[in-house]
Amino acid sequence: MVQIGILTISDRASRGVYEDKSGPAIQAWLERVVASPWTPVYRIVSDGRKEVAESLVALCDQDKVDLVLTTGGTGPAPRDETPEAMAAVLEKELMGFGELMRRISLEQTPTAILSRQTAGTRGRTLIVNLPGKPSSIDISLKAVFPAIPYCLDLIGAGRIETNPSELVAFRPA
Ligand SMILES: Nc1ncnc2c1ncn2[C@@H]1O[C@H](COP(=O)(O)OP(=O)(O)OP(=O)(O)O)[C@@H](O)[C@H]1O
Ligand SMILES: Nc1nc2c(c(=O)[nH]1)N[C@H]1C(S)=C(S)[C@@H](COP(=O)(O)O)O[C@H]1N2
Repeated sequence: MVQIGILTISDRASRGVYEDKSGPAIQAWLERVVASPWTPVYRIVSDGRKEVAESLVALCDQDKVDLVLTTGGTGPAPRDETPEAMAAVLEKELMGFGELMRRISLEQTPTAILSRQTAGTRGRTLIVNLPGKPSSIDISLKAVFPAIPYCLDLIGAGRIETNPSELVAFRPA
């Protein structure tokens, strides 16, 4: 069965200072949109290159999930090191994901350009970064998810079908 990793990256949510709203928002979004069987693998980690890289490697190489959606740590603050962790673990970067999410997010907030979010592959896993704000989850996933099932096909990951009344996935003929 397809496994989807949901990785929340936040100093305060990982310490319990506030409740993680972004990880559950990703899970709820997927429950609405993904029609084929899948199981979530949820993890929460503090910011920091080493911690985030270790969590990503564990999800890809041990859990062998098909897709990882991260949230948080993509900005310019000193502790925001999700892109540095991505650079350490990715085999192929897919720059279009970050470009599209920033462009669409500009319709919501001018600070969208502060996110260094990206995506890429490690083995048969696709990793996609989302910003930390719970309100960024829907707009970001709506933008890039139509290309995700075909990307998973291309890398030899599991097959995902979407619920067409919610989102139409594009697979070129
Ligand atoms: N996982 C989350 N759950 C709920 N709210 C969040 C989450 N991540 C971020 N936020 C909210 O969005 C704001 C900005 O997010 P950002 O990732 O920049 O936080 P931060 O200042 O790096 O702090 P932290 O890493 O402790 O979450 C936070 O102050 C918080 O209100
Ligand atoms: N759609 C969307 N994108 C967004 C935001 C948002 O609220 N909505 N916040 C921006 C802000 S304020 C920052 S600092 C960066 C990085 O956020 P992160 O460090 O939580 O990943 O994402 C940006 N992208």
